[in-house]
Amino acid sequence: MDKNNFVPQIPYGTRDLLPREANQKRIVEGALAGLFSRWGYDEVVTPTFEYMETITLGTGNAMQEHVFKFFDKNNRILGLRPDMTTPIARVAATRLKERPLPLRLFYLTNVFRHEQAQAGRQCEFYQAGVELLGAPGPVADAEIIALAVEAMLEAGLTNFQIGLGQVSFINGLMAESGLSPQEQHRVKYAMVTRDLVGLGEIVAQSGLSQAAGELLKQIPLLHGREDMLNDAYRLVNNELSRAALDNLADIHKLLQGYGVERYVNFDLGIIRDFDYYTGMVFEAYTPGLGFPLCGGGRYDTMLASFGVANPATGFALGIERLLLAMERQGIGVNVRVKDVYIAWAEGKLAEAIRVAKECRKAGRRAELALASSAKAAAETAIREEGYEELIYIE
Ligand SMILES: N[C@@H](Cc1c[nH]c[nH+]1)C(=O)O
Repeated sequence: MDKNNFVPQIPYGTRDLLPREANQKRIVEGALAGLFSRWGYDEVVTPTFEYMETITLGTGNAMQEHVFKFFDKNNRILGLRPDMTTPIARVAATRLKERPLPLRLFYLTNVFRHEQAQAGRQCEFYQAGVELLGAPGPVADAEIIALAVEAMLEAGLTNFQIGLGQVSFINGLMAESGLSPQEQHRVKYAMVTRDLVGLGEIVAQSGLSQAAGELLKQIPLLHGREDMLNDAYRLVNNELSRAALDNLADIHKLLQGYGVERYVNFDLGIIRDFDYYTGMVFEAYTPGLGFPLCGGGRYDTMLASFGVANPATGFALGIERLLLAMERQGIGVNVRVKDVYIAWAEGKLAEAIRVAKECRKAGRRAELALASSAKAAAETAIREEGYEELIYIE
């Protein structure tokens, strides 16, 4: 191959973050880390890869085909983490087992999933998230949803809506319907992908009574404010679904206390793409972005799979999605300006180094020229590079 024509490529679904984007990411992440810490959450860092058994134990089978897998020297299968909830559950059930509950943990890190790549959906992406472990009930769930709202506001986004659902509502209806497990799986898949036509076909083929079929097809349409919960209550006859609606009403009351209820709508069609959810689930949407910016929910059985039965709830926010949404909505991130460029005449380098050192000590962002130059050339350079000030040593 002709060396001069070789253009090295990066793997499918990955991206380089160039200085501007990397800078924006760091600023937003810094703000989120500060927010999570003010809410009492501590940061954890876990390995980029885990044994495949660990990932499967946590995320269930649905995620399997999305995991990047490879082998270690002993031929054990490893996987790049597809999310942080599983590694955190592992840590909570092992090394943090003796800590008093609840545990509040946060993370800012990359995760990996095989996906059809597009703007805002890459195979490697960054998440900011929190997990609240060892806490059952609506008080913990409301804290998580309120914190998700605050996280988006903290980043500078104002135009977004959270859709709040409850997987037990759907599970109750499924149990009531008498569909086979395979059919239930297909119905859920159609709901995750919001495939209403597919859902209609499954229901038609299932042999369900007209009334039961209509009820299932209605689920994705059950969204709105509080009065929708009452409508949904009248539609269902089973305890599980009704308890799910009561749970949502309790969470909603608490969200009013946080003053964030205007950001939250109910959406009973949300079930999310992880199998581990057991209670409330939510997703945040913003104009100009075709997929959720943020998502989370309650997962009360995952920690038991790691040996310590504890309820848990949490969410993760996609950093690239957040930045993309902000860009599309014209919301700027105040990236650090270049303060001062220090140029010098022949023989003046030592003095220029001293001046640069003083500027940096004072917290200014100072770039030192690497060769002497005439003052006019230095003036052109600062205009092109966007520096606010030139210090010319002569
Ligand atoms: N891990 C989930 C978000 C979540 C955190 N905790 C509970 N759910 C995700 O990546 O979408």
